[in-house]
Amino acid sequence: MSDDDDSPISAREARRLFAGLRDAPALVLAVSGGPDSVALMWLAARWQRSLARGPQITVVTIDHGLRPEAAREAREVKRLAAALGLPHRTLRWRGEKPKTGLPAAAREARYRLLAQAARTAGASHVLTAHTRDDQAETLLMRLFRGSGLAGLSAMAPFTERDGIVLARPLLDVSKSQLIATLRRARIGFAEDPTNRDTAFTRPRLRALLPLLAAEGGDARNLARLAARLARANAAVEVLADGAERFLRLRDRGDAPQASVRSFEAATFAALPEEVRLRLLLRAINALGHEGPAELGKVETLMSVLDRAIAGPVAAANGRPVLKQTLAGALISLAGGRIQIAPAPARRRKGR
Ligand SMILES: Nc1ncnc2c1ncn2[C@@H]1O[C@H](COP(=O)(O)OP(=O)(O)OP(=O)(O)O)[C@@H](O)[C@H]1O
Repeated sequence: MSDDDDSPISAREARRLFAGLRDAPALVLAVSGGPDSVALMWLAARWQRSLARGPQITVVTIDHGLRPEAAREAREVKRLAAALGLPHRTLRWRGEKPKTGLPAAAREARYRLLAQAARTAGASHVLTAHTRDDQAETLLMRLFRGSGLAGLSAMAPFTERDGIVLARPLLDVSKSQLIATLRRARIGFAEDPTNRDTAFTRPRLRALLPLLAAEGGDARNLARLAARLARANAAVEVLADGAERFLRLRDRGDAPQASVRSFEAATFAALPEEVRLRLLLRAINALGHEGPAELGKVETLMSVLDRAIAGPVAAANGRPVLKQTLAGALISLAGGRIQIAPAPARRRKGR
């Protein structure tokens, strides 16, 4: 992807990139051996040396057991880490490998193993080397899928997962700058061939990027769009928090059990559509037991719910006018209230 900025990253610039991590007790660097993460390791090592009392750093490589060269690449990272004075661990993904959705399963396993390594090292953060180019690709992938505002916000510089903060200090740095940094430091790196394997969506999309860049849709502009959408998304989240508190206050201490969320239907219906959607999504994800609900399904549920709320008043016998399950949650409308609770466990087939 064309990007005008391809100068090596200076020590000063790196200090700015890592500024928020200075007081962490220890950090784990996720290093695959590709150029981005090798550059992350080199930059972090130089930054650590420049500090009087910086965080401890452990480099971790995950061997997914999917490519024969992976073990050699992990050894190569270990060698380079040792040359930079950093301890290194290789962790292997040993579980059953699924036939479909392999990249997603590998990613899930990778983050689980990285979080585990962080706990072992007493680290508060895991650092990955996602770049501005990765951010642009993520935005495009989600755009093509028709994601909502939250998805189009792409990757955040910091996200928490199981008590460990996932940090992406290079999210606004171009890949070309990282490669220039490695060239200046005379450091070699491996290229993961799956990055170009057009059996996967991301590499196919990556091939389109130069065409978009020629029309002005370069990584810098796309990443800027993601940042602006993230800002708008954060504002809508605050509105949803406020609406949630308001609905709770309307209950005047008449709070239902923790395992049930209940909203006054008329007040709920008066909220903006995006806020209503988020409240439903939050409640379903918190109480359902079948993983996060798909946005499209929550949208369908909401229009059914909206129609039911606006429709003829429920029968006086108190029977629900609507009762539906989604992602392991039971959503009902009865007596002017919306209730969301865990759905009863489904009966197993054959019983
Ligand atoms: N095998 C690995 N071992 C350690 N870290 C890795 C490994 N693979 C990827 N990473 C870390 O994750 C970052 C992103 O890698 P990559 O872009 O290949 O993953 P992705 O699956 O496309 O992204 P994401 O993990 O966010 O979905 C790398 O820069 C590196 O920091």
